[in-house]
Amino acid sequence: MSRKKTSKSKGASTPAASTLPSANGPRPARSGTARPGPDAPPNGPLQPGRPSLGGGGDFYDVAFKVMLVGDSGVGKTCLLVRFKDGAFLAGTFISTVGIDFRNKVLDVDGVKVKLQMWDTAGQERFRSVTHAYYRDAHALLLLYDVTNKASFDNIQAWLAEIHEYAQHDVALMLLGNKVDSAHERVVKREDGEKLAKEYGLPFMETSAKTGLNVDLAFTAIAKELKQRSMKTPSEPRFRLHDYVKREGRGASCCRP
Ligand SMILES: Nc1nc2c(ncn2[C@@H]2O[C@H](COP(=O)(O)OP(=O)(O)OP(=O)(O)O)[C@@H](O)[C@H]2O)c(=O)[nH]1
Ligand SMILES: [Mg+2]
Repeated sequence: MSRKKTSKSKGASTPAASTLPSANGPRPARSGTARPGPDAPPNGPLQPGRPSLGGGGDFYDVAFKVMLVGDSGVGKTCLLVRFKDGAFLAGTFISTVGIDFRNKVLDVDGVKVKLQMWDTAGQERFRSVTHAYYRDAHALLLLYDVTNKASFDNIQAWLAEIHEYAQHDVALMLLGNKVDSAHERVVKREDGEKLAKEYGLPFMETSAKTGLNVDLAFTAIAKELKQRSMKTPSEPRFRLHDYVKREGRGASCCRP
């Protein structure tokens, strides 16, 4: 198996930094927002084993695109920063503009799996930009905020959008974020579980603030995608649902 190099993640220092659709991809409806940066990822399927654009960085064996979606303010950018850099973006909320991305290479059972993670803007006005990216995503993390009922109620609308724009076999996981905010919680864990069950989705509660289940969410997706692309007949089937159920921790374990 050949080892490929991954490009460095782009502009990860500020959540406001945005990477807009690349020259290879469809143009957004709004003029003046599309300006591919030099490190912008190609808006086409990442082929397992294909070298990414740009120089430097780690080697990888297979690469996948993972997209984070959900209402504005649910914590998509914070979740990504927590996973990528192990830090929490506290303070002023800076809404993502257009689409941003970060890369991380994980070791999954001895295989280097590169996740190219796309952080979408939850705001309605950027929807046409993000629609263009769905079709190339191998996995989607769909977030709501347990302290915001509207973000939970909107999950069905997000699922309808995913159904319309994403690949039919996209790996999908539902995440209820901000469980560290126990006093402000308005969406019960059971409600999240019920909704996930209704749609047949793996589900976990997370906290970008404490890090609860954040690594697990991305690792589970990486395992699922790796298994799908490299499964050998002798290998037992990886079960995403069972894995997150078994490995996921409850909110009470990790309060700051
Ligand atoms: N307590 C708590 N606050 C969080 C958590 N995750 C994010 N936040 C806060 O919620 C706000 C929104 O977070 P973002 O990650 O920027 O939200 P987003 O989903 O990326 O929003 P858009 O870019 O507009 O789509 C910020 O003020 C964060 O500090 C969390 O797990 N716990
Ligand atoms: Mg954001």
